[in-house]
Amino acid sequence: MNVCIVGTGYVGLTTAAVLAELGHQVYCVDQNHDKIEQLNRGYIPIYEPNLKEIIEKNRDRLTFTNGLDLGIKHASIVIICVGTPSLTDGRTDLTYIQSAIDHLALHIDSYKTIIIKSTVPPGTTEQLYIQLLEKGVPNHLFSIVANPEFLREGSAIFDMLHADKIVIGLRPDDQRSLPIMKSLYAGISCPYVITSLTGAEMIKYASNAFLATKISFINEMARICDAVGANIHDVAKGIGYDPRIGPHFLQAGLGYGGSCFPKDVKSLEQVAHSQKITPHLLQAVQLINDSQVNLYIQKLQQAVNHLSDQTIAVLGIAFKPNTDDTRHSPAEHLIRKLSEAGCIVRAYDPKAKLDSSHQPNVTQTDTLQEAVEGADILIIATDWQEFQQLNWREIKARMNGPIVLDARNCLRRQDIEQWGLQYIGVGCG
Ligand SMILES: NC(=O)C1=CN([C@@H]2O[C@H](COP(=O)(O)OP(=O)(O)OC[C@H]3O[C@@H](n4cnc5c(N)ncnc54)[C@H](O)[C@@H]3O)[C@@H](O)[C@H]2O)C=CC1
Ligand SMILES: O=C(O)[C@H]1O[C@H](OP(=O)(O)OP(=O)(O)OC[C@H]2O[C@@H](n3ccc(=O)[nH]c3=O)[C@H](O)[C@@H]2O)[C@H](O)[C@@H](O)[C@@H]1O
Repeated sequence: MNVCIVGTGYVGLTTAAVLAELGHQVYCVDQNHDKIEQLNRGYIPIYEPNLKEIIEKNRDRLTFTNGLDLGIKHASIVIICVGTPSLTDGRTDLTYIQSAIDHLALHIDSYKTIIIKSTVPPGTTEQLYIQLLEKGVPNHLFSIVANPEFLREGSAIFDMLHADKIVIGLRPDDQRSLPIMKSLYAGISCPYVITSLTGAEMIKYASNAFLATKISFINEMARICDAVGANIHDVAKGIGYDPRIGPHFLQAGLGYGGSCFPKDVKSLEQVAHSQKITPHLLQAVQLINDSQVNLYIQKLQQAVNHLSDQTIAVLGIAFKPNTDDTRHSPAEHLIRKLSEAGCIVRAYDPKAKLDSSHQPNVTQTDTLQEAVEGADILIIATDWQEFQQLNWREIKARMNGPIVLDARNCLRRQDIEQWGLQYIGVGCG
């Protein structure tokens, strides 16, 4: 099949690579000229494991262009993957997606399946349907489908090829696109959830809200564990064996970040308010998450006399491991807070770049050793695998002080303490 993908970010590029791998011819359109120029030179503008390899392998099935007209001319399927960031009041900024639909309307002259893969508040896909009609596109020339994406950054290719479900939301009077969607995803073996447009939109929001809730839940339990002397690892393990709870997403730490959980939980909260519903749980989830960084700052203040005198090595800048993405990164938030407290911060990350331009006393080092050299305190802010396999004897020899703050609860206390270092985690008994 010939497919046009609008927006070549984390989701658009991954979708393009996977669909090309499944044998489709894919036209990738982005309004960003630099990005398209880089992609045409063979440079992948983001770090995502295996993405470069799959794109290179399927290069003859992929076209990168700024011209939507070229993509639309060749493709009968259009997948919208543009950003849907937060507005300052927490609602979703729909201007990118509305602009993409406006452009699309100018070029539709034969039947197209228009797939909304961007995450949007319930009701948006129906609004986009109306927008197309108002722009003069007759409804026999298109079907609109809500098909949210559930991939995780850092394992995006795997997640898409091994999806646990494919959600398809359709308008009640238009089922024409269902067989087309099934052909598009024929190479992926998983259950389908067929629902309404708002049903699909709500599944995406509810999924992210539930996962964020699990994280805030375990972070609250970790605080209580700290107070009563219990170990949160044992608690997570113990409750995780219950299949009604499950073992995943129970890792206590700095809290959730990234381009989606913070914005989607906030957006769902706003949707609830607009319907005169008070979303007590969503508010609590955010309140806990927003106070996680301060909790760790307080732990440091309790451990040293004057935090402002400290030189601190922060390992991790990305919002999670295996990505270069720093959008709403708790690690970056922590670095900012340490800088405001007057500390000297040396940050290191294997892939992510820190925007330290407005932060006094903050530098990013090229190597982990440079960050650690002479540091009074070492903080693990992102749980990259390489930080979980450090040679603590060597680290101790390089450091000036004894404190290791495990802000992702990903280290083994005894590995640290056996070298005379002082371990601080959260909920560690
Ligand atoms: N990043 C993730 O892990 C996931 C993201 N999502 C959702 O997918 C959507 C996209 O997210 P990302 O890929 O992270 O965004 P991104 O910011 O990485 O990429 C968006 C791309 O769209 C382009 N764009 C914006 N307006 C355009 C237009 N009118 N025409 C052509 N290109 C345009 C931008 O230049 C940019 O390259 C969002 O709604 C997000 O919530 C859903 C699941 C996972
Ligand atoms: O809508 C989206 O964009 C995506 O959001 C998340 O994916 P992602 O943000 O890439 O990363 P996650 O692995 O979910 O981690 C999100 C944040 O939660 C934190 N986290 C995760 C798990 C955990 O147990 N504890 C914890 O603090 C991570 O460190 C990270 O900051 C969802 O997992 C995806 O299903 C969804 O498609």
